[in-house]
Amino acid sequence: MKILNVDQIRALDQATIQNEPIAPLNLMERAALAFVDWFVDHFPDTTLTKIFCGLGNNGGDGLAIARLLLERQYPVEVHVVRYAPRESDDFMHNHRRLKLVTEKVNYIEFSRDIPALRHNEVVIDAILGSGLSRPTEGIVKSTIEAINRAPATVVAVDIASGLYADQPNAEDDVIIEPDYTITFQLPKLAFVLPKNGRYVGEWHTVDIRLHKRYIDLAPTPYYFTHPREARLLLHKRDRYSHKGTFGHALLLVGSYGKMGAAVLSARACLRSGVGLLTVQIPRCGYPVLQTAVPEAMCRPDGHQYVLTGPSEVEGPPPGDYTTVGIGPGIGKAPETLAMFRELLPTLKKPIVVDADALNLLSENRELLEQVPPNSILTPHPKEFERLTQTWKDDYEKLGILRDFAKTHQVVVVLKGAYSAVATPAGEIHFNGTGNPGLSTGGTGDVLTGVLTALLAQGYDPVEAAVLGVYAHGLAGDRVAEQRGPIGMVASDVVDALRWE
Ligand SMILES: NC(=O)C1=CN([C@@H]2O[C@H](COP(=O)(O)OP(=O)(O)OC[C@H]3O[C@@H](n4cnc5c(N)ncnc54)[C@H](OP(=O)(O)O)[C@@H]3O)[C@@H](O)[C@H]2O)[C@@H](O)CC1
Ligand SMILES: Nc1ncnc2c1ncn2[C@@H]1O[C@H](COP(=O)(O)OP(=O)(O)O)[C@@H](O)[C@H]1O
Ligand SMILES: [K+]
Repeated sequence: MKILNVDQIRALDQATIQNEPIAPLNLMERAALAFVDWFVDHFPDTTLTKIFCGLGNNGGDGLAIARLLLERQYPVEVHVVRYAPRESDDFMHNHRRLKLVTEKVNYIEFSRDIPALRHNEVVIDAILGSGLSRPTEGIVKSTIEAINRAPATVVAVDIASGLYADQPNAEDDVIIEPDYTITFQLPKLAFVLPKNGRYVGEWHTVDIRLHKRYIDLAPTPYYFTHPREARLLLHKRDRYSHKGTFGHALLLVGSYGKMGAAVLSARACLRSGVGLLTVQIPRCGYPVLQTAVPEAMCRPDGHQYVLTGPSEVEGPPPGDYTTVGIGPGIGKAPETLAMFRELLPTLKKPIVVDADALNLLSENRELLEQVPPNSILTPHPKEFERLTQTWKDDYEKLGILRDFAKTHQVVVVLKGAYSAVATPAGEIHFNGTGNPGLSTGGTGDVLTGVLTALLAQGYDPVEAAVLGVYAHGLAGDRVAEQRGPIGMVASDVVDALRWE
């Protein structure tokens, strides 16, 4: 699903009005209805609902929502924040319509006009929407501060008032901190950026049937992976397939004290459908691997504690495997660096590079040129910063991410909440699965195994990354549902992987 910028959203609005055709007021009604459908599913009709409206179209939505909720017998109070002399046309139309249903509209001009808010009430924030053009101030700011101080549940219409949809806010901007954001049609870029977590809450899109052709044609580098889109990426298995059909992967993982990383990535790789798996680990890990992961073949390294390359058992060179995954638990020993240096030029097909292999790249930048094109790199933000540079805000980080993927012709999975998959073409696909339960050691090693398995099965690297990150997060969501997020461990995530 695409993420569009504010100018595109405005143009999409116009395209819908002209091409459907539909009157602007009716489009607003449709938006309000879509919001109300969500609202009545989540809050009973006994909920005291206080709707705060601005004077633009977001406020117009708020007035229409108020009327629709009153028709559904909700106890509703309407508070209009009167910060400017002029209202939008559709605000005025809806103001007139609302007045036919209720006489009780409160106008907030001074702080003393702001109503008290209690914990069992719901606030609907329709003060400012995507038309935000400057920081909030005056009575708008005071009202937002009062709402944020209150214990009430807050639901933002389209976007929290004061939050820019596609550009950074200043540190001291005053912005609504909602529990939920119900947004129209498509998510906004602001929703998937770490700095904005408290200004978004749980967000949902509601379909208001905006012009599909405009959306299809609109150019954007930003996408959000819809579950339906992720499922479409999954390859079906042929009735006459055999283990050779699904590739033979080589994982170069583990070191003394970090053999768990090897076990986790190997188990995840097997649970993600690889045909055959060979794991090269330092010699000390041999009994561990053979016992913990009997399905994998083992290549004990010549070195007791770290990976150095030559193996004690016969086997093809790494370049002969369908793909290679390298990094989890390998450390940064000079012998391991030497191995990495020798290995890279021998690899021609895309590989997966994670953890200490990424740190070796950061410390030996010349090696970046040797990484096979279309390989998948999976840094967390700290590793990405080491690979590139620091950033002043999340938007600058996205620019650095796109440039890096384009310049080096690699796929980069920047991990964390809403992991971002950057492609060699300069697009970014944000992922919505996963939860804070995944913030525990080893879950990244699991992802390496997942992605290695998908490459081995012949997935296109971008599709492998988008699908793998989605499935990994979904596995985490299944675990969180069953046992709660706090006690989750990485092995649980492996066991919860499902491919269907
Ligand atoms: N997308 C869609 O398809 C659909 C969108 N819909 C709805 O429309 C909403 C967008 O509406 P909108 O453009 O009228 O913007 P909105 O934010 O309500 O107000 C802008 C006004 O506020 C002013 N203003 C700006 N910043 C300010 C500040 N800090 N403090 C005070 N004032 C400030 C600004 O002033 P100006 O910049 O012109 O000087 C202007 O006058 C969108 O979020 C959604 O809810 C649906 O109804 C239908 C389908
Ligand atoms: N709050 C979160 N929401 C969603 N996913 C998360 C969150 N925190 C961590 N993750 C995921 O968990 C994994 C952690 O990887 P990483 O930091 O490399 O851990 P490790 O090195 O311990 O294996 C990544 O896939 C990341 O996207
Ligand atoms: K709003």
